Amino acid sequence: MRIALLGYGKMGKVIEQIALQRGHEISAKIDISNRTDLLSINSENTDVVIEFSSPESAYGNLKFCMEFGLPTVSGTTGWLQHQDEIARLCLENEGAFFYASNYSIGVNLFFELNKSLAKLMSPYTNEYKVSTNEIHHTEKRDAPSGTAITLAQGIIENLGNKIKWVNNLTANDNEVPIWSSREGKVPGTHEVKYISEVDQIEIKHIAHSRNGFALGAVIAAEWIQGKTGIFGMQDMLGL
Ligand SMILES: NC(=O)C1=CN([C@@H]2O[C@H](COP(=O)(O)OP(=O)(O)OC[C@H]3O[C@@H](n4cnc5c(N)ncnc54)[C@H](OP(=O)(O)O)[C@@H]3O)[C@@H](O)[C@H]2O)C=CC1
Ligand SMILES: O=C(O)C1=N[C@H](C(=O)O)C[C@H](O)C1
Repeated sequence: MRIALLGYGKMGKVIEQIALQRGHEISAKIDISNRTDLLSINSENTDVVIEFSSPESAYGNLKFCMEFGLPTVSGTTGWLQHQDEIARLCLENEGAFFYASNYSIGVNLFFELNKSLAKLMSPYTNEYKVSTNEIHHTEKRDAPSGTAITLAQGIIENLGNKIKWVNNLTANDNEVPIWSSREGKVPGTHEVKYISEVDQIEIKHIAHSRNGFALGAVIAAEWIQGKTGIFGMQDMLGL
């Protein structure tokens, strides 16, 4: 498979290694320094685009990919205010778009665990207060993390007494607090806690490296071949 990497930073470089190990070719590596080379990517030279750039650049990159019908896997966070428009362009052009706030299999199992736990805790919202926290490396540009937002959405949909999340602010009773911190080179740690006066329940996912995210993105790129539509990890993993 010929893969164009859109964004060649920390994730782009790990994805390249894993893609090569799995027998794929890299047809382009586009970063901020050569971003106009994006215009040279087309379906003659590329089977799939993997996009891990920046919150500010993702929308422009994805709009280009959708308008030119390039099957695309994106993991960039912090751009989802434009998600509906990208989905519309994808469907209009009969393209393929795969998005996940987190490509690691472990985190996607953790998402399911989080939803089940929230459902289980729903009769006990007077006793237990929910909170979430995420820790990432100091180069991360967005907060809260996309993964933390997905966890908060899972809580909102299943706990029953929450309507939105707030970041690094004391939460009202109908809000899920997400506490974000940036430390050293941490690849990504996420935790959900339910605290009562008498005890505490915690679930936690710790990424040991970026390899799990990158492998998931390459597998998604393989999986999307020949498909049209909008997909996520639940489709691919059958969750
Ligand atoms: N879904 C998932 O599983 C994961 C998602 N992520 C997300 O992926 C994104 C990238 O993460 P990461 O690789 O760590 O970040 P990096 O900053 O290391 O890499 C992003 C790269 O994209 C480049 N870039 C910026 N604008 C453009 C553009 N217009 N075209 C092409 N490249 C561009 C940046 O250049 P410059 O630095 O010069 O601006 C940078 O080199 C983030 O949003 C992060 O949250 C990360 C890990 C896992
Ligand atoms: O920026 C990162 O590094 C990460 N970003 C994603 C997010 O915002 O959730 C996924 C992972 O936690 C690493």
